[in-house]
Order: sequence, then C-alpha cells, then structure tokens
Amino acid sequence: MESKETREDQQQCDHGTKSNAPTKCIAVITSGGDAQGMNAAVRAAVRMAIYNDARVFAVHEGYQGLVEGEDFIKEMTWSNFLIVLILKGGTIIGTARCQEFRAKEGRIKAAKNLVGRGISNLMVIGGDGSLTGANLFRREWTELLTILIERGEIPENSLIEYPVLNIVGLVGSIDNDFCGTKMTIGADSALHRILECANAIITTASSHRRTFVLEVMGRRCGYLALISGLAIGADWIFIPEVPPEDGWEERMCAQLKAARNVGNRLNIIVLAEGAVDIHGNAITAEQVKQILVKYAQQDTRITVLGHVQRGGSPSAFDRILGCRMGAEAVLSLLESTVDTTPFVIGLQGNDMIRVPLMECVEKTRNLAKAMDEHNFEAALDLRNFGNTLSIFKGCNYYSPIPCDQKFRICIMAVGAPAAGMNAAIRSVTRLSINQGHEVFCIRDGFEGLLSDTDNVQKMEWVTVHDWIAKGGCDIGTKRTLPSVNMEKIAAGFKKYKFHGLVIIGGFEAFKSATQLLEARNTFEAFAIPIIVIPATLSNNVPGTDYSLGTDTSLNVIVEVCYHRIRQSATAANHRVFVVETMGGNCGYLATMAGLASGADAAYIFEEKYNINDLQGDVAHMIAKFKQDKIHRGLLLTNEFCSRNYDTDFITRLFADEGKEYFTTRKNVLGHVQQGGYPSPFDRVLSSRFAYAATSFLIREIKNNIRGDGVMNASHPSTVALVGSQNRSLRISPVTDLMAVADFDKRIPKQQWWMRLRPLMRILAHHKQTFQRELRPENADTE
Ligand SMILES: Nc1ncnc2c1ncn2[C@@H]1O[C@H](COP(=O)(O)OP(=O)(O)OP(=O)(O)O)[C@@H](O)[C@H]1O
Ligand SMILES: O=P(O)(O)OC[C@H]1O[C@](O)(CO)[C@@H](O)[C@@H]1O
Ligand SMILES: [Mg+2]
Repeated sequence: MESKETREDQQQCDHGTKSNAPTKCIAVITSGGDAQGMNAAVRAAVRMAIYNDARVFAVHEGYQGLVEGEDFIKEMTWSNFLIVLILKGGTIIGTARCQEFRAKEGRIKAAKNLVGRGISNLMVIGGDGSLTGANLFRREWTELLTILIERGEIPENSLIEYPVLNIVGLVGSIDNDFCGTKMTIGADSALHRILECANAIITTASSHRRTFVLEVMGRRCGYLALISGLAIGADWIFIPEVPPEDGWEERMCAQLKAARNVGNRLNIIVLAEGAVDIHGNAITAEQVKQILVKYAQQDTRITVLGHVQRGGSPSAFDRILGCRMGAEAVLSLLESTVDTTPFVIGLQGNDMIRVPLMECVEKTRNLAKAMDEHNFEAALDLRNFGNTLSIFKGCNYYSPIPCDQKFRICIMAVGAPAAGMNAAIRSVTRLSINQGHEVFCIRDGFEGLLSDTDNVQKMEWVTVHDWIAKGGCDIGTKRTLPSVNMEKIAAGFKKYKFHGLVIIGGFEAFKSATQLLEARNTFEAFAIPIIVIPATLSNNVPGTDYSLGTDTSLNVIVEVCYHRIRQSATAANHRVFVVETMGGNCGYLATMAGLASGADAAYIFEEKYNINDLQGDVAHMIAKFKQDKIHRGLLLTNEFCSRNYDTDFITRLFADEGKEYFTTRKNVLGHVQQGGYPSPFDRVLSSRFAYAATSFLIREIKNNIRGDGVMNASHPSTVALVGSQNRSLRISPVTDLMAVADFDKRIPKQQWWMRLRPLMRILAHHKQTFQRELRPENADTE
C-alpha cells in the first residue's frame, strides 16, 4: 500500500538521473545498544530509498518489532524524517536486545512479517551481535520460508517471489568493535561524552590533588579507553587487548608517582570495562583504587561513566558518517541480486566501502576467540592498536632515553589560532624530551624573532601538562611570513642553534616553509629539517585531508546551527536562517556543516552558482514550506562564497522572494568557530601528526648533521608537511605540494570532500544527480 503522502513526495521531487533498479521494498531496523548517529543513518536511508523510487519501512524496537510485526513495521515517507532527527541521539525507531530472535521460531515469525509486506531487503543498523543475527537470518531464509509455506502461513509462490533476503549492515555501536570499518556510528560521539566528563573531573581532581579512575564502556574492546586515554592525557590505561603483566600494581604506582614528581597535581587512569590481567581475571575500578590508596597513598575516587557515553547529541562526524553510510547501504540493496554477497558498509580512508558481511563476522569472531584463548598479541594485531599505544606512552610516560647528542628542536605557530595547536605542541615537546632532546618555542611566530625581546622559551615536560585539552595557541601565533625580514629571522635561528623546526599552522605555515626552503641558498641557518603540522579551521592546506581545528570548528557550527539557531527558528516559526561560516575560500566547513545539519543548501566558493541557481533554490524553499509542511529552513554560506552573491545578497533575496511564506535572518558565526576545547578527533590527530613530525625531524637531523654539530640539510625533501591522506599519515615534501596548491585562492587544487555535495542536496530534497562515492585507490588498511 502506498500512502498518498509518499506519492506526492515522490512526484514533487524529480531527482534527475536515478538508478535503474526495479522497485524494491526495504526494511530498516536499529538493533542492539543504541548509538548516536543511528537517526542520521535511518533518515538518509529512507530518503535515498524514496529518491530511488523504492518503498521503505521502518521496523520499530529492533528485532523484537520484526518478530511482532503489526504496527511495529511502518512505511516511511520523506517527511517522516525531518532534519530535526539528525541532532537527536539514540534511535527514534527504537532498539532492543531480543531473545526471541535468537531462536529459530522467532526468526520464522520475522520472515513471515517481511514476506507479508513484500519486503526482501533488510538494512540492519547495529553492533556485532545484530549483524551476526542478520547473517544467520539470511542464511536460513529458504528454510524459514519453506516452513512457513508448509504451515500454510504464506503463499506457495513466496520462495519464487522472494528467493533471497538481501541484507546490508551498518555498524552502529559506540564500542567500535567490529572488523570491517575503521569507525562505527556512535564511537566518536561517545568519545565526545567521555572527554566532556573528563574535563569536568580534571578541575576537581586538580583542586584536591586527587587520582581518578575513570571507567569507560566498550565491552571487550579497548577502543574507547585507548583513544580517550590518549585524548585526555591519562597517566595509565587498562585495555582488554593489552592486559598488564604480573607486577603491574608496582609499575602503575611508580608511574603515577613519577608523574607527580615532575609537577602533576592529579592523575587520571582510564579503565575499559572489559579490562583483564594477563591471566584473564577482570581488573575492577575498586581494585585499582585500593592499590593506589595502599601502595601510592593517593586520595583516589572512581567515576563510572556508564550510559552517559551513549547519550546526547551525535557529533558532526557521526551525523555525516550516518548520512553517508545510510545512503550507500540503500544503493547496495538496490543493486543486489540473488547472487550478491551481503555487505557491511564500512569507512576506509575517507571512503564508504562495501565489505562482505561474512568476512567481517568471521574476523570479529576470530578476535573474540583470540581473547578467549588469551592470545592477546593476535587480538592487538587484529585491532591495530599498536601505533596508538606507542604514541600514548610517548606523550604520557616520562622516560627520557639517554642520548649522546641533544638536539635543539624549535616549535612555532603561524597563522590564525585553531583548536589542537596546543595539543600538537604538547606532543612534540614530550615525544622529543622522551627521545632525549631539548625543545624550545618561539612566541608569536616569526614576529617573535623580529621583536627586540627574547621570545624563545625552553619547554619542559610539565610546561605542557594540560595543553591537550586547551583550545587556542598558548605560544602565540601570528600571520607574518618570514619573507618580511629573512635576514633577521636567519640571525635568530643562528643565535639559538636550532637543529630542526616544527611550524604549526595553516596555509601561511605551509607558505613559510616554502620561503625558508628558498632562502636556504642565502642563509645557512635554514639548512635544518623543517616540518609543517597543518592546523587551521579552514581545512585548506595542501597535502592533508584534515587540518587540526577543523573538526572542533565543525562541531561548534553544528552545535550552534542546531541547538541554538534551530530553537530560535522553531519558536519564530516559518523562518529561514542563513548561516555564514569561516574558511576563507575553502567550503569544507559550510559543506560538512550542511550535511551534518540537514541544511537546504550550502553555497561555497569552489562550486560556482548564479542568480538562476539561487532563484531555483528560493522556489524550492517555498515549495518545501508549502508542501512538505516544513517551517524552518537552513542555508549555509562560506565567508567568501561569491563576490556578489554573498551572504547578504542571499539573505536579502530569500527575504524578499519568500516573504509570503517565511522570514529570513542572517547569522555570521565569526570567531566562535576558532574557540572551544579541541574535539577528540583533533586531539588524537594532533598526537599522530606530532609523532610523525617528531620522528621525521629527528631522523633528518641525524642524516644531515655534520661532525662539528652544524646542520647541513640541503635536499628539498627535508622541508615537508605531515598530513592525513585517506586517513593514513603521509610526509610530503613541500616542493611536491607547491604543484597541487592554488596559491592565489589559498586552497588545494583537488579537495576530496567535494564529492559529498550531491548527497547533501539529495537529502534536502533537491533535484540532483547522485554520484556514487569512488572507491579509494590508496586507502589505508589499518
Ligand atoms: N547469534 C545470534 N543469532 C541471532 N540473533 C542474534 C545473535 N546475536 C545477536 N542477535 C540479535 O541481535 C540483538 C543485539 O545483539 P547484541 O545485544 O549483541 O548487540 P549488538 O548488536 O552487538 O550491539 P552493541 O554491542 O553495540 O550493543 C540480540 O538481542 C539478538 O536479538
Ligand atoms: O545498555 P546495556 O544493555 O546495559 O549494555 C551496555 C553495553 O552496551 C554498550 O554500550 C554497547 O555495546 C557496551 O559498551 C556496554 O557494555
Ligand atoms: Mg556488540
């Protein structure tokens, strides 16, 4: 049965080129523990299905609803999933842990309920258990239908009509415990919750000079504990995959005491709920507390974060991940035939990929088996946590190695402030100190060297103690480029005898590095290895898909767009908001915030538009207010989207042309986007960048130091930028990057995220041609 509303919705939206797949009926289900971002996935799935002329049903209350049938399975329309749902945590269609579905009789009932509605395509959004159950359900499909035919409960031809159950899985779980995707929907939001709580705890812990044991979720997976431990700057972590060897009690106490001895006022221990010792015995928060009180005489408290981690609004990352996975999952179902392998939609690099469900279930099972058999080495390998663990130790355990020759490493920041700069400075400082070297910072970038005061300061382990959680840039950052007075800057470098330089910043940081490289011919003080760590909310630096600060800003924009502007729009009713983001000429923030907020459009510099396009969008907005019963509109603009058709123009156009249907208001978000404490993603990325940058620098100093201790780096490859490309770390010589950068526009010539723009338009009900996301060529295999 097709509802009137559905047909109208479909008619009013001619979506351009569509897939040629025959009409299919798809059921969407959320199952297992809820996770933030599931709603975004359901919404994208419903809309993508309707866009492709398929019928789509939501199964309420997980597998329980599938078993019960009746009103638990409802057909969805375009308007069922308004943008408001993107911001909601949990799952609006409900979830459950259903015992009945584990038994065959339960699955027989479920099959009957699907066949009765003509559904043979199932999208399951859940964790490892839910997807294992889905796989079993698919494998048994013929048997289940045969039983139902024999019982006379479904028509005889059902097996001919529905020979297979097509399945697609989306991993929605805060645990990030499923093999086949780099990130599961919800894990990033859970990290946000953990960090919010840790921020609150750190102030009281510091006041009382206390130790806190923070217990986090994750079942038998240590992802949340490891990543939050790194992002908080914890003093010790316990994760199930790396159980501590016997004698850990003394080692932990010694480590915590050492941290206090170098000036820490508090200690934080992050304990995964599934943590065990080398014999497989559980390690509990209470046990850790008792040990600390008894052997380290530390005033210790326990905080078990519990379900807070699954609550709250999804992060920008999870909203975008949910949207992309939901859309890709529908395409996978529409393309499937009787012979198609069921897939899980995974994130690899920056791309959505389809991974055989069986393979993922098998790998996930092997992992559980390795843990059961106490084969922790294999488990750690399968999880791929090794590198992160090394970074965690390097940044948090004070253990400088003796070193024959101490190098003098210099850090400076160039450009506008961005969240994550302090975190990167902390990591470079600590990693270098632990390698036995000395670290200095130049305050206020190149201006610091030009001024008459001494702006060079030695950095100690404790100087940067709490910098991982600090926004801004405590060493000061300025836009001034070295070219303003190369001679004086060279004199400064010579005076302080730096062996290597880390420049943290945006496009100016990159440009500074190219200028120093060029000036090497004239000034030998620049014959040192130089590495740039990209940090700018604009995300416009060549050689990296992400710069530090971008994710934090995106979360600020999404939070403002939704929790503040939306509330105002709801109260005002019939209102369109035009929200201007920063980013220079780069439309990353406007585009991604548009996708994450379910915006109607995002106008950016890189995608030209003219008055006809804008008029079309006004007409589209009016149609939405008239037909979709929507009473709010959201348009994003990038600060330099167009010289003439800018934010003011767009606001006035919508205000005038749409005045019978809505009022229009403008919001320029401005510098709030530069503020705030860094997001988990930015904190972790800062440590990874710092690790790669420090390793590069020390290696290149060793390669280029003369016997008399003077640096002689002349090869251009010794001036480089560390970036995240398809989520793998890459060091690129700046000479290579000069070819892929547009210096006039201050953006890279190619930007990976541009291919996400059609999806944003489709989900906003625009006419649009969908382009499938390309498969990665050089995606990481982590
Ligand atoms: N082996 C199985 N066979 C049939 N159904 C299963 C199986 N495993 C799990 N299920 C079904 O999936 C539901 C959810 O599974 P589970 O409780 O393991 O959560 P999950 O999907 O792993 O999510 P999370 O771990 O994130 O909470 C179960 O209640 C059950 O209905
Ligand atoms: O919500 P419940 O059923 O108490 O389950 C808690 C479990 O679910 C998860 O939150 C998600 O799997 C785990 O981290 C945790 O162990
Ligand atoms: Mg699970």
